[in-house]
Amino acid sequence: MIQLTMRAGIYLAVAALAFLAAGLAVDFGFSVHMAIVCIAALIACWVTISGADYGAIARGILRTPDAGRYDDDPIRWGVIATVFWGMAGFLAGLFIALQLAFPVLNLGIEYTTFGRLRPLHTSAVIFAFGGNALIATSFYVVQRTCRARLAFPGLARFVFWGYQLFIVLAATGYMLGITEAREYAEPEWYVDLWLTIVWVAYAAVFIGTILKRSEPHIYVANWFYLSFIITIAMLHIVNNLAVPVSWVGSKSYSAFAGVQDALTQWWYGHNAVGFFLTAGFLAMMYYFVPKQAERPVYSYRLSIIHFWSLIFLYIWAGPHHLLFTALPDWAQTLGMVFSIMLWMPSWGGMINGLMTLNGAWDKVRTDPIIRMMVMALAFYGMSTFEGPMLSVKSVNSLSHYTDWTIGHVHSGALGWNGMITFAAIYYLTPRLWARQRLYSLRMVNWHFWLATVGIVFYASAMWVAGIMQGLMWREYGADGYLVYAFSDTVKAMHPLYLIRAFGGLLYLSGAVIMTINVWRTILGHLRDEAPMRETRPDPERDHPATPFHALPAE
Ligand code: HEM
Ligand code: HEM
Ligand SMILES: [Cu+2]
Repeated sequence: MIQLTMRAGIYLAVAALAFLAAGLAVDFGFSVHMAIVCIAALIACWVTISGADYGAIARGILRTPDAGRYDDDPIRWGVIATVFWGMAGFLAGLFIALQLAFPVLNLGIEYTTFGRLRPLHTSAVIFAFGGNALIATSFYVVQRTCRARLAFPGLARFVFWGYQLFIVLAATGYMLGITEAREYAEPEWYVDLWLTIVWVAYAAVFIGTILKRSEPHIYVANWFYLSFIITIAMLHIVNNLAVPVSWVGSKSYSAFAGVQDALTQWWYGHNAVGFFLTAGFLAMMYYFVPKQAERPVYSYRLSIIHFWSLIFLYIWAGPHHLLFTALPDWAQTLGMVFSIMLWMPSWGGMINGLMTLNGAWDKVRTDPIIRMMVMALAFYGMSTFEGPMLSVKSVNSLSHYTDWTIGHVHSGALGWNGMITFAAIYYLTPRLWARQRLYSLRMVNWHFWLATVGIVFYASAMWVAGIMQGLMWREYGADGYLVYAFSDTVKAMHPLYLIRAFGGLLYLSGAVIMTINVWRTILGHLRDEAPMRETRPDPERDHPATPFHALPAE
């Protein structure tokens, strides 16, 4: 009781402080943000003192069966949040893709310009969609592989809600024009501080669960999750070292300047790819692929070797984002060399995932979830081949600043991160809500094809656009002058931007189908559908009654 009163008191104090800060704010954006914080703290205070068991109410609404052996509530919320933010992020992606094709869609309002919506898209897909998927699956996997309930259950709930507050502050901030202008780390100093608190809590829950494990061995997926959590903490803190201009204003200045600042930013940016979009998602692969395929990991030894080589090499490759800049030449070459070496551990991971299907390859035909996993690994392999290639200086001199980079990003993001996440969501939903199976497997198959075809449109349009753009920029006439003006390249890319937007629309449609499927599964519905054709033995097809050679000749 005393503890509850204390907690409510802390929330109330935070609300009062935020209210005060909103009043004293030196800029409009900061006051909006403090109002949001104030409301969030008041809600938390109300939830604490009302005494109602909101967990039970949520379980009632979501028709969740009784609590099982593991603490799964934050994971269920995480699955729903992943689907929700995925939809928001893809929609934002489609919208900015259309803005590039039709600039009138900037709508003439500052809040909806491309410059503000672009970071909204990147943060929504990477941190909201990807981040919720990582947090939810890590809590699921660590409990199962350690055979222990989550350590610090209260803190786990704080991680979930605190992270959603971070997302809301980041997203609204971008639209209000609050930005540090550091790519993939745009939120300002106070939002960064908040994320640091949430992340430390996350590390405590995860590491605490590993410490209280009843299984002596620490499964390799947990190694990947742990490296993701620790490295992101380090990257986030260093990259965001800054001095606020005012304690009641949003603006701050970075602790770094000039080329040191650039290098810090891309040390962060590149390793956000390496540890957020790669190591964390490899952890998902190492748990869900063997589970879904019902096969052990192909090579446990390979998983250890590629883990250590991956984390050792990734951290040095950041300068490949700064080729042909003021960065010293030796540092650029270092980045290039480490990027090329990075190809090997990357493919080690891909091979380990794919070969896990040895002896179960027939499932690619019968199980659309396995199909998604295979496609995810194929795109992981493709983008980690393309990446080292783009790091070679001679290739980068053509590709840099062009849409080729955008194509590379999205074959990794849509193909690898998206597909493996969808597969994990399809694996988790029936299990977390104790349903017999997914609402519909055929809808998973539709999702698979819409997403795959969407990626193909997206990536191929960007390859063509990027190479064309690069070649047009460097085209000199006989007189020694550039042949094309920048606007010529913009005009030339219009049709390719339409194709990219169409690919995005297909990808989004697939996600809409997933949302319906997940929702109906949660409600406990089962779609009345014929089994996937391939799963039903077809005597006519598999063993024709009349062999072809016995058919009468024409
Ligand atoms: C419906 C699907 C999507 C569409 C239509 C889409 C569209 C776009 C567009 C138009 C841009 C700006 C490109 C430019 O400035 O020229 C962009 C940037 C970006 N998107 Fe997406 N996107 C989608 C999904 C995703 C997903 C799922 C992820 C990550 C998991 C992602 C990550 C990124 C990143 C990291 C950038 C910045 C790239 C850079 O600066 O090089 N996108 N996206
Ligand atoms: C061995 C692995 C990889 C290497 C060596 C690599 C290398 C590169 C290079 C050279 C660039 C272009 C830099 C420039 O010209 O501006 C780039 C951009 C990028 N890559 Fe990769 N890549 C790899 C894997 C991946 C994967 C798997 C993903 C996504 C899941 C990814 C996401 C990105 C993003 C988001 C950017 C754009 C950064 C920006 O300018 O905003 N990369 N990568
Ligand atoms: Cu990089």
